[in-house]
Amino acid sequence: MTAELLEVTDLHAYIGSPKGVVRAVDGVSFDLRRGEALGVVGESGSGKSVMARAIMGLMPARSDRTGEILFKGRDLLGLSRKELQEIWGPQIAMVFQDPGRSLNPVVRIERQLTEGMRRHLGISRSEANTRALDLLKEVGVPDPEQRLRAYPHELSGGMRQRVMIAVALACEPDLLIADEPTTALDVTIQRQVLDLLRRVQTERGMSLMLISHDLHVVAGRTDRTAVMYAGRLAEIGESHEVFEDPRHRYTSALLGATPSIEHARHAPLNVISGSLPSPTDPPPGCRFAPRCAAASEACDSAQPAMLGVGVDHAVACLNPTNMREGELVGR
Ligand SMILES: Nc1ncnc2c1ncn2[C@@H]1O[C@H](COP(=O)(O)OP(=O)(O)OP(=O)(O)O)[C@@H](O)[C@H]1O
Repeated sequence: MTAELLEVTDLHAYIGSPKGVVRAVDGVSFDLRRGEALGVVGESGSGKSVMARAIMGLMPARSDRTGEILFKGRDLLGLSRKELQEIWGPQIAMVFQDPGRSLNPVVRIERQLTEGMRRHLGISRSEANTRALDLLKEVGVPDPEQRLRAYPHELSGGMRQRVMIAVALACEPDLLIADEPTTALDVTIQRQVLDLLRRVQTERGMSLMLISHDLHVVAGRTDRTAVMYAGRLAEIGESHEVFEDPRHRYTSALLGATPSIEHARHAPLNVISGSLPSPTDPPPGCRFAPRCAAASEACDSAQPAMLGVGVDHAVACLNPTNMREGELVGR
């Protein structure tokens, strides 16, 4: 068994739109190890959600994916919808931003929790009901017996999001993808739900991909962090390193710019000047160059390859910050 659960290589995910082809994900490579939490951060429009959906196989109409998405050594890009349906739930599950859209409003919580278990795990109704109760306890839903009989609208937003996480965990996935799972919640509840995700991830030894625009949120709750900019990876490394020693100027800018739920009283901070390049017509060189104070002519002509800086830390920049002696080797 390899350490990698998911190996994404040169992933492109393009979407047709009236304005042209949106290059939402444009050549992204990374891996996600078994039992590891990987954060994916970047400002709105950087391609985080499309990347998650491309991995799941949930792309919109008029879209195209190329590259390789190896999950346990099997390329997800080659699978039919029927084959994917066997993977969704027991292998890969996803928690979306808005539980209002993911939970069925006219079905009681109990059935939403047990349906997948009965289908994928082949267990009896009474066993599934017992497990449903345990799951609600695991995700911290009070009065779980009562909540099982409730409809989604009878729960608060935070409780609905906990139920969504319980539904995602029901079939014991190896990988949970959580896409901005707390955006609609108030700040205290957001922190609780994010802490819950990290707790169940470590307790279950599951892999987690936690997507957020908030680098502060992700860095404290994941092992590694990938920073996306305009459809490409800008930086990836151990979370504490990316957070404490960012080597891409976009990562530093993001750290300074994001009003974080971790210190909401100090927000807003600096704003990154400029805006994302056009996703239908990105610049030929480094996509961050038009907003980068250190950009040179070379940055405008060539897309920078990933350069290893330190252990398990890489940056897509011709001129990373804080370069140390020896890091120039291999350039
Ligand atoms: N269905 C779609 N049709 C056309 N373009 C789309 C579609 N979905 C996403 N895009 C475009 O793809 C690019 C990446 O979007 P994506 O939603 O992945 O960004 P994101 O980083 O997840 O941002 P956010 O945090 O706002 O969700 C954007 O330019 C977006 O407008």
